[in-house]
Amino acid sequence: MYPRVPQQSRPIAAYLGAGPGASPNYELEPALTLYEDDLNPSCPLFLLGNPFLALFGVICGAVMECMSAGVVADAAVTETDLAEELPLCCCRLETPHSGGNVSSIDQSCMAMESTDGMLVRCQRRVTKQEMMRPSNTVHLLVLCEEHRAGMVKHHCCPGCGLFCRAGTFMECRPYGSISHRFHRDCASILRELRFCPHCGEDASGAKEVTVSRADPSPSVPRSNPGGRDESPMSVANRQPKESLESILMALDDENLKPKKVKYPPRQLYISAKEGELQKVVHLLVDGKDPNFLMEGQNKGTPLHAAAAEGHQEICHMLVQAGANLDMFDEQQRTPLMAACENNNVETVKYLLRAGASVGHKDIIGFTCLHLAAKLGHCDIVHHLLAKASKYINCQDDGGWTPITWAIECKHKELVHLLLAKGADVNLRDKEENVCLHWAALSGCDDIALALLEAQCDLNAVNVHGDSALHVASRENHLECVILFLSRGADINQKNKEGETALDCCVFGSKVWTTLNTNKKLTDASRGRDSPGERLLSRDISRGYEAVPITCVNDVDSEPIPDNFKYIPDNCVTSPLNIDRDITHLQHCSCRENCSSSTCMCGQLSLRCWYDSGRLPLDFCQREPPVLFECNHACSCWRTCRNRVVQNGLRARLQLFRTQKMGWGVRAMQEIPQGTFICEYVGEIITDAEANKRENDSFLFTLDNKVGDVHCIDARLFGNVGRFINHLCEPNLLAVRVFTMHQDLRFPRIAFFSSRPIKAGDQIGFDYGDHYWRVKSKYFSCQCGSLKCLQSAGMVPNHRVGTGPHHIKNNFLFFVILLFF
Ligand SMILES: C[S@@+](CC[C@H](N)C(=O)[O-])C[C@H]1O[C@@H](n2cnc3c(N)ncnc32)[C@H](O)[C@@H]1O
Repeated sequence: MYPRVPQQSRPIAAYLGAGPGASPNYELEPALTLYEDDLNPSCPLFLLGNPFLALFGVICGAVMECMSAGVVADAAVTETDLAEELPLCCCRLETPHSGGNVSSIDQSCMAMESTDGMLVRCQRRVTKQEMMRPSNTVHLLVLCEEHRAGMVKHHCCPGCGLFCRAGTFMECRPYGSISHRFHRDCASILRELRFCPHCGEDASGAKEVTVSRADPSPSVPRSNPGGRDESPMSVANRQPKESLESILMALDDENLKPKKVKYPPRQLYISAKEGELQKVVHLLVDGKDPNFLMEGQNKGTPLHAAAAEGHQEICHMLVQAGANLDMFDEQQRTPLMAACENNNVETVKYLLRAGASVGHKDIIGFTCLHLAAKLGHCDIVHHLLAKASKYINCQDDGGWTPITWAIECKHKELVHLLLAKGADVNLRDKEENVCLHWAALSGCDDIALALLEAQCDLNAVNVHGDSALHVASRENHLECVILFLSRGADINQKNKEGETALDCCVFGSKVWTTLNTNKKLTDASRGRDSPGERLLSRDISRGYEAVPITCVNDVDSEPIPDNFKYIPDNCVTSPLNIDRDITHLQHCSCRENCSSSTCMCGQLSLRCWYDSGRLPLDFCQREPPVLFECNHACSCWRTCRNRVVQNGLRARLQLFRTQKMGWGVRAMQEIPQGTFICEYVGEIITDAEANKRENDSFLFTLDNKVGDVHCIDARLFGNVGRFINHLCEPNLLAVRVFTMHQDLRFPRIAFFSSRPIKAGDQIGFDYGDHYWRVKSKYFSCQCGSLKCLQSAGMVPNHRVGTGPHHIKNNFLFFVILLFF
């Protein structure tokens, strides 16, 4: 007795129209777009080989419907009848003269080999047009001699019609030396695993064997074009490939066709979520909308569902069938976000390759990075940053960046990753907390330490006036308290309630004892040394700058300067007709981040000056060129590399009372050479208006050599730049920069570090010889440098005429100039 074989799908060759039964009218142009990265062994469709890609193109198109409904249906009837009469294995059946359309016989061997999931078609030239049938589910094929011999040896699987000459398969040896080969899966499809599908003998003795490819096959490979070794990853991907393969092959099974059951549109969502690949394919063929919005599931699409569950191959099917990668649900989340949230790394990689947007924000301002960082999905963060690092400091609606979330949720590894990738630890959230506040809240002292090493501001305070020490004390996190105190946190700093950290902690606790001891020691040493530093303002910019600028005085009783209005950008008090016409802007056509040498903006100033956000070390400091940053007329992204000054102040600065120069500005962090420090901001006025003003201490000439002369007066309106003093050994360089307009009369004045600056160093620039020629009659330089050139006793005119800098002779002293 031989078990009967149910009718199976036709082989791939038939789908491709290469088989004798295929109609020459079939449209077989793939209807899908192949992404470059799909040519990757890890892509399941790639593993399937081109036949399946082509097949899916057919499935997705209307052509398939005609094919299924017409010619194929007829052919299937014939085949079914034939199958009923055939024995189980056709390996030694003689060529039936009536079979096949002789006129359409291919001249090359049509045998398909399956080796560890890779499909290869032989394509040797065939001299003798003998036809054999590898399986009674397969059309008659023209075979070369070698494959005909293989057939006779039963080295072809009767289930699928694919040859088993290398790779892993089952082997039944009923007569010792003769081996009958077949696939385990095919046997199970035949529902008769108990019997060898070749001889019908009891197959319990059949063994799974692995045969390595002895000779490099002369066959034409359909995959693995580079001949690369199979990676563990591609091995891991075999499973989806195999299942997809069988599903695609089963597509032609009349019993599975969707026309038998009328599914509602939402079935696609459900099947995508459940991972029912076969059903998804059928539903798509049936015309179900891949962008269907599922009620009750946040109006997510099937792609959301598949991505959330990590069904990568379903994602690909949906995308190829027209699913919108960046469709968002009710929470404005995209499928990529769903994959990120659920830590489906491979799906994330697939969606990124397919072009999903990384920067999309959901209803609360979360990006993919926020989601992954919050949940501690390190691999996902790594891949997202590799694709688009520009979102690393993206803030959500609460002002939180991905690293804020990683800190709050105590994902140490992730915090280190984000720090290494350049996360800004001093960005303030909506409550003006910096990262250290969140580390203090979570009580993670090793994260806090990493943040301090990354120059996070220890004394930054939030809207409540709380420092990180306040927070850690309130939360009773002893290790953090000890760390902050050891790094010099101010024990006497008061919040808006007038509380010190000691007031915030539990009386008698270890934290209390630590703080109390520290306070006693601090107060005792302060009593000896100095009256102590007074924090006069936690931010003189009132939140207008991206980082707070504190103001302290440990010199005298002078209160915070309040005789001016802090403004972050230049202003006017009378019209100046600055040309802001967008059509007058020179702009670039770069597609991404202006890294190419063809950036037009770069060409304006001959090159893009910035190198990783800084001026390069070889930047000409003697004659600083005028810089043109990219603008809103450019085609590049807002995040391109040719934008620095327009991104605003980022360095940690402090306004402090100097011993002899009034107020000054110092760095609160180490600053590498070429870093943008701040702008000189004030009221733009004409030369004539400047002449009328009595106080010249805050005037800066724009000295642009184009048209009327204008000045910036920071006396009444200004930013932190107005407090920068003259240093005979300057560490700042003033550069003219154009950003959002290019009216050459009105450059922005930007200060960059001219050398590395240490934390705590006062910052200053050279006011110029002309300044001191005039001013030395009234006061001398108090910069305190041993190399001071302008202090009392020095000949004031010793450098007359030597000033090489364009904007070096920058402060105008019109009243005094009148005497010249
Ligand atoms: C632009 S303001 C700088 C901020 C100023 N120190 C303040 O307290 O507002 C320029 C003024 O600062 C003082 N100044 C700046 N650099 C100085 C220096 N090296 N020596 C003495 N005074 C200086 C002078 O009074 C000068 O007119």
